[in-house]
Amino acid sequence: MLLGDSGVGKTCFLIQFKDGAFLSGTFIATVGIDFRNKVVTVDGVRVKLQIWDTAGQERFRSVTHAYYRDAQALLLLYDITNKSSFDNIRAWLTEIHEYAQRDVVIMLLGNKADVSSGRVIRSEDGETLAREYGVPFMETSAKTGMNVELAFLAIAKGAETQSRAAGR
Ligand SMILES: Nc1nc2c(ncn2[C@@H]2O[C@H](COP(=O)(O)OP(=O)(O)OP(=O)(O)O)[C@@H](O)[C@H]2O)c(=O)[nH]1
Repeated sequence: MLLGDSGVGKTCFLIQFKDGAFLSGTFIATVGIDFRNKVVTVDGVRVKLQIWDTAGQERFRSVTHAYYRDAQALLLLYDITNKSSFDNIRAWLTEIHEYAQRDVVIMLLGNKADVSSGRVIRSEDGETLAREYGVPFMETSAKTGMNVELAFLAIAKGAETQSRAAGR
């Protein structure tokens, strides 16, 4: 499941992974929730990922909260050019701890890493925050595709290991 403030690039991130394309231009905010499937190979095993793209806007929160419980893995995104999206990560993690399964696999992603002039969050800041919460971290770009597949494969692998450990 993809989480994070509105406009951080969750839908673009998913489209880049699924179709290898970038939606530039007009920003169409997600309404409620949407999902797409993609089959990937993790350690030689074919795995169907069902990826849920959530609306970042506050007014859809009650809809999206209902889906947290069934998620095995969460990609939590902020935008490296938007300070409030980074500052809100703590609040997102609080919501995750409230609504998601206790053993859910989480990864923090600093998206829009292709933008160099507009950067306001340093890579080290992302790393420090991720370390504080004990979650893996990467910078990504839904525009260039940088680390998009890597992030999905890493979290799929993490979720697979977790579910095996839990005997599911
Ligand atoms: N330069 C750059 N722009 C991006 C990137 N990812 C997304 N964008 C732009 O950011 C805007 C928002 O992207 P979306 O993917 O729609 O954002 P979202 O997080 O799904 O937003 P909500 O659906 O409202 O939660 C769009 O105008 C995208 O073109 C990126 O990696 N780099």
